Amino acid sequence: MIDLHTGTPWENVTFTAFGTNRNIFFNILQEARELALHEQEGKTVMYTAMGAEWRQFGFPRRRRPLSSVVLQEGVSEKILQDVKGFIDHPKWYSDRGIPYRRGYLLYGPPGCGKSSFITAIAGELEYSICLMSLSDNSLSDDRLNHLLSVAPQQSIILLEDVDAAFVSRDLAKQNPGVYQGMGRLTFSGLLNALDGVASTEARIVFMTTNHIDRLDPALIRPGRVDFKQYVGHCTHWQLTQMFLRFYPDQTLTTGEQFAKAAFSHTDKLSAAQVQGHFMMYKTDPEGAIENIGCVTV
Ligand SMILES: Nc1ncnc2c1ncn2[C@@H]1O[C@H](COP(=O)(O)OP(=O)(O)OP(=O)(O)O)[C@@H](O)[C@H]1O
Repeated sequence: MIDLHTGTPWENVTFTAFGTNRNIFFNILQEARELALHEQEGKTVMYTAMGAEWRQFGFPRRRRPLSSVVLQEGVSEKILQDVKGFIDHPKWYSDRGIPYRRGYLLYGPPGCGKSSFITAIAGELEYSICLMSLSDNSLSDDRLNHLLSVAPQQSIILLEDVDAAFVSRDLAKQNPGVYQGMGRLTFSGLLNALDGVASTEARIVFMTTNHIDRLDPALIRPGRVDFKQYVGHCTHWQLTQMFLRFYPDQTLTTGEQFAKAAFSHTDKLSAAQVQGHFMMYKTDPEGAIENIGCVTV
């Protein structure tokens, strides 16, 4: 059978037993629940919006260790500490009548680790991720509002590339025929939905963008975005750490030598580029140092 509302397949299972011991059923259900939870142990569950609800997207992924995402020195710890401080103090918010939610914005050039860091922090907190694209044409104000209010417990809401949403919406104005009948998310609808995101549970919203300058100040004002962090090109420290993570047998001096060689070439390397470069010299750290100049920026 299919749930006509959401398109999700579902079925009813009826238990019948001769006898009076109802506990048999409770035990079966408990065992099934434990088995299902066991499958997600040590993994990060991703959800995407489907109709009016969140649906699991793909298989749960193995948690990404926070240490595998090398941000600028101290940044990772700073964000983690802030999120934990938020989760651990619900009373502080209720005592002051402040909605129990916190918004984070990671901004900066592509491939520097914004999405990877959010996945890793979700793993660290044992949270799932509800991934939502604001440029989805079927998204309307009501639907967004509803989805944000029914997001699974212990999840991070991730709005990626928030700058793209309203740029692409201009297309609707230019070509109304194509977009006729589609749900329409308005900018004020987004602001209202973000303001309405409040529950007794900690509600964490992460947004990412490559272009903070294109964002309306109303979207990133405190209360909607409480913590902004630039995630930029690799620093000397990051390059050294990435080298040592990739080639654990190498010394700190060699790592620094790599960073120096990279910097003599350019100061605009993204971590994704560095990772791609290392992949070409999997077992050859010297080669990685000598040829860092070949990375095209
Ligand atoms: N700081 C980092 N430390 C380790 N790996 C990184 C880092 N940044 C990026 N990577 C690697 O580069 C790839 C792309 O990174 P990611 O998608 O997180 O970048 P992004 O900043 O979110 O990019 P975009 O703005 O294009 O979405 C991933 O495979 C990731 O493992």
